[in-house]
Amino acid sequence: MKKAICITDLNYSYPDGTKALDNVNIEIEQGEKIVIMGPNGAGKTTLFLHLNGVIRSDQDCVKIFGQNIGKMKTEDRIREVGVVFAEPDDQLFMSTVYDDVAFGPLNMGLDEEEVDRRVKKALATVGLEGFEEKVPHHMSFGQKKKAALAAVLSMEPRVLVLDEPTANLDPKSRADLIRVINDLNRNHGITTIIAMHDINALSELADRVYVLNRSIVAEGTTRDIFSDPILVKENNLDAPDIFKFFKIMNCFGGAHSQTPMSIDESVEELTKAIEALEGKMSLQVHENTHDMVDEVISSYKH
Ligand SMILES: Nc1ncnc2c1ncn2[C@@H]1O[C@H](COP(=O)(O)OP(=O)(O)OP(=O)(O)O)[C@@H](O)[C@H]1O
Repeated sequence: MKKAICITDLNYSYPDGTKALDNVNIEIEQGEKIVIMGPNGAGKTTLFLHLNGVIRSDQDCVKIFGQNIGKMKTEDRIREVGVVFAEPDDQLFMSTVYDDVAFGPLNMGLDEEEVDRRVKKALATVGLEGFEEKVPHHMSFGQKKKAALAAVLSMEPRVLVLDEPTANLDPKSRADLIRVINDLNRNHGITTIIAMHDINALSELADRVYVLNRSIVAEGTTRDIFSDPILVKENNLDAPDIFKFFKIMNCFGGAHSQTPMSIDESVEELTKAIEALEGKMSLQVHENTHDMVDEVISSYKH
């Protein structure tokens, strides 16, 4: 099977001489969820500008499903890859939300009925039904972010690229967005590539992580990446709080086979740890522990 994205020895310097990308190599399978992390100025946005054809490499370095992205016609490229940038004002330019979301499909030459179907579906996916006639620049930042995402989803791309999707969203909007991304990935087979600094969303959004700092300095699961404190420090990252908590537990002799990266994994580990102590310290895992934990978590869940 062809790779969804294949980036080979990609170099890029801006006209003022700033070297933004230095020999970058990335391979992504169809259906994978990839997160790209790295410090400010690491080259994440520059990399994404190569994926939406704004920057075109002379070489054959950036391929999507085997085709050189720089040589594809715009209408072919937007069918394959949709890029949502961090700043929605850069993407919304029409006088209504409907027109912004319809812009791509209309330019693909689709008939009005199909365009209308896609616009309604995309707005429903991001939770913006009823916003069709709103002026984009009169909406809140979070609403604009959702509209920018809808404008890309209406083109039904096979690869979705998102720059800082959770930044500046309230907790419910953030949870909704993570759900939307996971649904698109799991149920519609869309490959997702996300650049973000939101470490606590990683366990939900990443099968694999690339750490970019002009070049790729590491690649692996979230657990691989955060198990290397020097890598974390050198690249201005931080480990998720849960991961650090269990690392501290280790200092007190808490044995766990794999450091948990999520609430669900933590519940499993804590249950195992307390079961191991039962008898020794007259502790007991309550037989309803899992139900009680579920109740606590769902009482806060959006
Ligand atoms: N138009 C430009 N002209 C010159 N240099 C640029 C230009 N755009 C970006 N750069 C530089 O290229 C480097 C990479 O920037 P880029 O925006 O890709 O980083 P980033 O990883 O997206 O950063 P952040 O996390 O802060 O958004 C930085 O040193 C930046 O100053």
